[in-house]
Amino acid sequence: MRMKRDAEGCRNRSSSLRGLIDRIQPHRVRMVGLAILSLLGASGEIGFILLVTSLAVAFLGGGENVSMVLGVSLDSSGAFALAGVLLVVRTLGNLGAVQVSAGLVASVTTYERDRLARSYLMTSWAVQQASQSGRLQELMTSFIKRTTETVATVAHGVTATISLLAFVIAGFVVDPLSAAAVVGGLALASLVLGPFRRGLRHRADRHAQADIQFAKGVAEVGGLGLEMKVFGVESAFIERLGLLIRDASNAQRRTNVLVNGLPHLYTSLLYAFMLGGLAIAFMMKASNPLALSSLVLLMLRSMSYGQQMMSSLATIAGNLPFIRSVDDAIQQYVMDRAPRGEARPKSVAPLCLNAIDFAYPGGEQVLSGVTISLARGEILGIIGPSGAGKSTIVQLLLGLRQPTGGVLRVGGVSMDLVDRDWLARKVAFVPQEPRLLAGSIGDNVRFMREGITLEKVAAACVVADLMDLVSELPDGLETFVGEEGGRLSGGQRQRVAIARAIAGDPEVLVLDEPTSALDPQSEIAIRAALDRLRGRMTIVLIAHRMSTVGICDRIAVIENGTISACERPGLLSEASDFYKRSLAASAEK
Ligand SMILES: Nc1ncnc2c1ncn2[C@@H]1O[C@H](COP(=O)(O)OP(=O)(O)OP(=O)(O)O)[C@@H](O)[C@H]1O
Repeated sequence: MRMKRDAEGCRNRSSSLRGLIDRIQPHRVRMVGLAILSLLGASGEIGFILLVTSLAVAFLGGGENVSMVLGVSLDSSGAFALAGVLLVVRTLGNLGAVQVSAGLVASVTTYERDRLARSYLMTSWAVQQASQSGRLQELMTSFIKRTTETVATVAHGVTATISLLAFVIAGFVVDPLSAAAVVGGLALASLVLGPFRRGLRHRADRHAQADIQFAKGVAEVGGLGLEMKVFGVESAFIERLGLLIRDASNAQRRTNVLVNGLPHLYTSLLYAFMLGGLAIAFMMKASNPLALSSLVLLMLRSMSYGQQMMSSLATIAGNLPFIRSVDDAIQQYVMDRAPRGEARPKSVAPLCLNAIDFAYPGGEQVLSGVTISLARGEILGIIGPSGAGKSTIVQLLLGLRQPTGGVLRVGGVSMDLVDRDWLARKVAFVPQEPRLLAGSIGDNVRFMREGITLEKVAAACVVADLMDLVSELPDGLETFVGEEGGRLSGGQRQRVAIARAIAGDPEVLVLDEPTSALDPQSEIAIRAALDRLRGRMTIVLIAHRMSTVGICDRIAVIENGTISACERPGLLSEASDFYKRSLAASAEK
């Protein structure tokens, strides 16, 4: 079991590392620039430290000339001038590196967000619907922030490593033996801390999972605000969310202890090694004070770069699981792309479902052998008990899901070959619970589509019986109607959704229970609106209310996933018990 978990961990780690490398590769030039600037900054700093140490030793000895390592000597004013120049080189090198690293982070953030948004929007409806709410937001915000933070950390790590190397090389030049001892110490310290780094990776995995669970919990609370209040269960939700909050915070604390603690442990170990090295130098009675003091300063500084390097490694290890989650999500979205097709039939009609079977992934068969055909301009009603499969048929008609058996033909062409952009212009939809943009009625009727002119918006509003409302609004069509149309009533939102559907002048209009949540007056208004469209569009109307389907040319009854009857309204009572019972029930109301 443990071996299996380790093997899994190894695979995950290598895939997240691959993900990190893939993100850095396009920025190779920037990385090289960063390395050069870091080297410049480190060289300036090394020269400065050596010069200042030599100046101090020269002053203590009362000499005019400043002798440096490798037998180079300068007069004191030359040494001061050179120290000033080296300081400027160090500052410019380091500031340049900061500039490059900031540019790198900004372009990685833009690219990552773009990639995730694009892959999510292009994935199939089945994947979008199945993805838990809150996950996309969490991936887009905090997970991508961590991804770019990791790339930035790699950039800092590069700076620290190059600087460390430069300092170690300078140490070798000053005193090879002592420098070798310090390098050995660096390697040993890193070895000793190996198990802590592995522990960190496990904790980071747990942290990423806890964050996703927390985001899902938050999304649930956000969506159930009204129900929570009405049922008075806020405390239960507070408790449930509290558990997720504490779980995420604990996972964060455990990860942070190691991310922030490892560099300190590393530095303390190095100090201990250095102390040992000094003790050895004492015992061996080292006699060159300039070399010894230069070396101590160089090594102290290289330790601070070593600590930065270790800190970068810890942050990278802590963030790799977040990168893997982003990559897993993108892979899932890309693997299940919405089908595109290229065929553009002459028209959508005839729209034929031929022996259609359908089962949701991992579920039982929902539709069996559904055969039905729609002629141009026809109004077809679909009725049936709850759970019979009506909305599933709608999703198939809109090309959002693919049948598991049979063929759905659009204008004689199989749906999987049809160009979806063409289909989206030809087939419009009014959902059961329409969602609106934060904008005006005009914005919602246009719905980001090109070619929907003001005249088309106004004409659609007339058909959808919205003009009375629009005339009362202070800015007419351009009045802001709140987040998700929150300033409109349910019936008004429904009519905006109808206007949105017909503004593009589609050939087919599909409505999924557009009147189920409306009062009788609004229902009459919507029925009248649909009647006005008779002959102009082919309409598929799913309804629970028998009065709504009264305008249909034919009504199909679906029961247990099969069509049990399909007739003109006047003849349907003979053919369908369900219809007869439903008519009787609506007459009693
Ligand atoms: N996303 C899904 N994943 C799995 N099963 C689903 C999914 N959506 C619907 N189902 C199942 O498919 C069956 C048909 O559902 P569908 O929504 O098509 O029924 P419906 O006739 O529109 O019902 P209603 O009138 O209550 O809206 C139901 O048994 C339902 O549980």
